[in-house]
Amino acid sequence: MSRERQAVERARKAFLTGRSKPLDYRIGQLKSLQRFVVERQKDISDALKKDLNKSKLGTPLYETLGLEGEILLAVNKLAEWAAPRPVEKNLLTLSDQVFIQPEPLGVVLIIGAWNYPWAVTIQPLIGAIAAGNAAVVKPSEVSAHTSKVMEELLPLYLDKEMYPVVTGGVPETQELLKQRFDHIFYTGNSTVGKLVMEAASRHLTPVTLELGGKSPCYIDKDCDITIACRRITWGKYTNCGQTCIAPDYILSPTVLRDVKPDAKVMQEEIFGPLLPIITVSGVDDAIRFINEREKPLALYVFSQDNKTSSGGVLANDCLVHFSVSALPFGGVGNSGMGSYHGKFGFDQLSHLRGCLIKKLGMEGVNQMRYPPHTAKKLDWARFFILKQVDVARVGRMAMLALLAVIAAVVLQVRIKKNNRALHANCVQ
Ligand SMILES: NC(=O)c1ccc[n+]([C@@H]2O[C@H](COP(=O)([O-])OP(=O)(O)OC[C@H]3O[C@@H](n4cnc5c(N)ncnc54)[C@H](O)[C@@H]3O)[C@@H](O)[C@H]2O)c1
Ligand SMILES: CC(C)=CCC/C(C)=C/CC/C(C)=C/C=O
Repeated sequence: MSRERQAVERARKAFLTGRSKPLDYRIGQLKSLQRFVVERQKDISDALKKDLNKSKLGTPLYETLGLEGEILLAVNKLAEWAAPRPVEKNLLTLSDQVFIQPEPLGVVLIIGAWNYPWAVTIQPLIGAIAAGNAAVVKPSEVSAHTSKVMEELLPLYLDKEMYPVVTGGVPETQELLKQRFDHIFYTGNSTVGKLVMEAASRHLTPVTLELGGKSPCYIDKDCDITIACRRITWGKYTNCGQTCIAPDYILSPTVLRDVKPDAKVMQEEIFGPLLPIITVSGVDDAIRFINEREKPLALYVFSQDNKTSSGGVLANDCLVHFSVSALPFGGVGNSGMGSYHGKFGFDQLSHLRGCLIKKLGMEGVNQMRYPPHTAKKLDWARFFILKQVDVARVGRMAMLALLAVIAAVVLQVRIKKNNRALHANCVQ
């Protein structure tokens, strides 16, 4: 049996013991992960120096501070996230319990990329642990030293049966992808993303794909150009331009250099320190240009005009939306599917189970669905199903009383009808 298969089977066995479900266990594991990040900061930054020449201070700033924040948030909010979520009731369920119960999915596969190897591999793991899953962690082989630190040190802190680290390259990842998972969380390029989704489809496994793309940056003529240039330069050249959400090209009424829209540099994600500038005639032209292309992971707008700002874009800055745990982070179309960070990561890796716990009473109301079906019953069904009631405003007790009256009326109608039938039979 392959090493990869063994790891998945071990994780499945651990999950099936049920020990990852209690919140105390999840919080304990999250706190151990926090301890790992703090105590092993030197191992982490030494490995990143060797892998990607990242600086000693850049490592906490761009990779591990965000992880610490996400762990802290998950520890503090877990009870709230994992609790049953009551939902609005309709007339038919007024006296029942109706709620959403987040449940663990099972065994999650996390495939990380090399460019921010801690942020993009451990952050999904935080969501997986918080949601009560087991997880097989597959760091990128490109950042080999980091991968080794994860393989050697994470098991000293985490439940190693529940969260095994599997290292290796393409053959090892492909062997992992042959196994059955309950969710696959992949970060990397779109071409491999398609292979991951294809492999997942064989087991009908849901996927989160955190991909890349060409994130446009629109600079309006009336923006503060000094600040815009400083922030865009930071966003573009951080990590040598190898950031999934780096501004990829600029659409600028201020002409610096013309780049033809069909130039090679405008066809694929650049992922390096090149920043083409495209001249457009205004915001409408910029929107048309962006919409003609694949959907990007991020959109940057530098403008005083807040009409150009909307959800899912970052106005007047670059990259920093990644650090806001309250925002879902993820792509759309060619830049990916699914999202995470904070509660979104918890929800992404949970099964949001719809629960309806019915009372045995109020059987009168149910007469309308039992055969024989009549026009009168259909009228009642229309009323119960289509009537919109603001239960909070009317008051729960008043609604229950109303429901009881309606149930009695429906029941009465049925009794009268039965009596009539009985009478007719007797007369015959
Ligand atoms: N959306 C995000 O959060 C995010 C974050 C980081 C990077 N990215 C994107 O990722 C890309 C850069 O990463 P990359 O793809 O070079 O990373 P990579 O080369 O590290 O590959 C990612 C993972 O895919 C696996 N893999 C590679 N080829 C495979 C194959 N043929 N079959 C199965 N598995 C395979 C690798 O083992 C690795 O674990 C960029 O497009 C960037 O924008 C996105
Ligand atoms: C330092 C602050 C405020 C934010 C960090 C922004 C940043 C560099 C995000 C990188 C996000 C990321 C993992 C991208 C993947 O390629």
